[in-house]
Amino acid sequence: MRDTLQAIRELARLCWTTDRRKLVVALLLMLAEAAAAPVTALVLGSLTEAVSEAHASEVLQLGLLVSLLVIVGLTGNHFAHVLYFELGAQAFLSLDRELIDLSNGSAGIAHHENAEYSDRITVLHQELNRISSNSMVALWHSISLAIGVVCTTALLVDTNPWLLFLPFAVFPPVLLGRQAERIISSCRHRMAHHTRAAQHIIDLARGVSSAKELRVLGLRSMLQSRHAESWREITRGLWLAELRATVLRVAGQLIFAVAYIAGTLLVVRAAVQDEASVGDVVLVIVLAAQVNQQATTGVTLLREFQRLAETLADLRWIRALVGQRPSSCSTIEAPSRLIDGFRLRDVSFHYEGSDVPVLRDVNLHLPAGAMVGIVGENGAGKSTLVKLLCRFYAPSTGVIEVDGTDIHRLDVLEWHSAISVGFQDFSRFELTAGRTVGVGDLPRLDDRRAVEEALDRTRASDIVDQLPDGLGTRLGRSFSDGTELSGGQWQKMALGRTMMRRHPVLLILDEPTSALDAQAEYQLFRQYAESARTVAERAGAVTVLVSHRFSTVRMADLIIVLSGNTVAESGTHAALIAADGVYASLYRLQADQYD
Ligand SMILES: Nc1ncnc2c1ncn2[C@@H]1O[C@H](COP(=O)(O)OP(=O)(O)OP(=O)(O)O)[C@@H](O)[C@H]1O
Repeated sequence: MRDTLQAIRELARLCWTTDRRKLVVALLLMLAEAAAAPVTALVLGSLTEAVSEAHASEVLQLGLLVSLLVIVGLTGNHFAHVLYFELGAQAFLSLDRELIDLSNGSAGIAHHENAEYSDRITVLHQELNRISSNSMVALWHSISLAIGVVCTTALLVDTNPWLLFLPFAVFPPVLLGRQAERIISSCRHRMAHHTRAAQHIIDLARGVSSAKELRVLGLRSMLQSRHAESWREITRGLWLAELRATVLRVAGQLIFAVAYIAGTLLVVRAAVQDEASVGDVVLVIVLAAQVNQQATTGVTLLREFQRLAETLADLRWIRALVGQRPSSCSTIEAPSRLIDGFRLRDVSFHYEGSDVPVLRDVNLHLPAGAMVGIVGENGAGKSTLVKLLCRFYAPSTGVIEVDGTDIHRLDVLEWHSAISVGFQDFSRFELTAGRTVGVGDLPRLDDRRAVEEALDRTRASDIVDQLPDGLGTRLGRSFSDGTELSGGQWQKMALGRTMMRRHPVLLILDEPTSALDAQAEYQLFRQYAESARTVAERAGAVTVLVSHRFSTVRMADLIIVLSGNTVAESGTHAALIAADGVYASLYRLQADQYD
């Protein structure tokens, strides 16, 4: 019960901070509407007596009063509904915003690989969309219900003090309803991974990127049967839970029905013995029906609040997992100019949930101003090393220092704005071409000259020249006026982004040119290297190139060869060839392919 009450308090606080004026007006309308129903019952009782005693003028007055109360009851709710619906949308928009913030506002990305996180965020996202209006409706109805219950109880007790047991008879259905909701909620959480699997299949089936493979591999019916399998699991689980919940709810309602019949018989008997009037009988029948209605509403509202409590509990769990807001972690500023560069000291790393080290005892010095190439077979740990340098993960042991300071002691937001990275799995921002590149340096998002220079440096200006509205052309398929680019063109736009920041201290290119041919990649990296050297002279920046193409990597000042989860060799191209080790043999192998 405590969690439900806490959820109601949180919801009320959310409404208050969102728009207190709307909250107060909606509340007043709701009060009028809530009071209208029991007062109507009272007036109906008097009206019945006036009719039976044939008091025409009283009948007329009471009839008008009943009409007025009915109008208030109907319209008050209607207007209040408009207000609290809007208030709900505003309030839950802020929670949606928090969800985006929690997913992407943290320094690290480890939570994205946590299965429980994925399950909970799936449920949370679905629930936030659903409860945005439902919870608000529940909040208002619970206020109206509370007023209604007080009025109804007072009228019942006034008619016959024994009838006090009727409002108490709502407890069994309410408590059993609560238990029923618990059963459904735990089932929903148990089914979350099936829901996610089904959603993944739908995404695959709808997605443009998978459309080609699905056709060639003939995977349509396999997807259909796997989707059906997931849904069968979900519906079987939910059906059983719903069945158990229904049994509990019906049991609660039956208990109340017994009390209802007993209450009615009590007044009928009193009327037969002339201890109560016909009006009293009508009043009690109407009130008992209202108590029944209130109990049903109470169970529904409680169910809604319980779902809200579950949702808010998921939100709290995710907040705790994702951790503190990065800005509050540290106040040490990231260096704007490097003197020594980066040093990795005994760095080992394994991903969460695995004991197998992806990197082991890595000791490296990436000197300020150097261009560093990283090579190694698939899965050697190149991208992982890049992610550690970006601070998306912390080393399991060891430290990474920049100019003698552990990078994890730096303000992470500053660190992220001091580096520039082209990722292997880059994003396709479906914005205008100019902004797709401009987001590489947000303060200069719409700086046309800066964008053009960045595109020049990545040899991507010709792509924009061919677009119907140049930099103003919207890219991508999500919009009807969007222009789609080829894989290589998207990559060049992503590379342009990495060229936007003026003075990064670390430039990383993690195979962002895989869609380009070897010659194009070489030319591009050469140009990139020239720009990088200019940046390096100004800021002592380190440039890291990750590539499987040795023709590209050989231009680096320092080449690091990763093998067997650690650094197998490092040195210049000439030194590594002379050493005749792993690098030399891989280099020869690739060179032979081009002969
Ligand atoms: N998020 C993750 N969770 C668990 N294991 C991971 C994760 N990312 C990578 N790995 C594992 O870590 C190892 C190194 O992966 P990494 O992506 O760093 O290799 P790589 O050298 O960049 O490979 P490639 O050349 O294929 O891009 C692999 O065995 C991979 O399965």
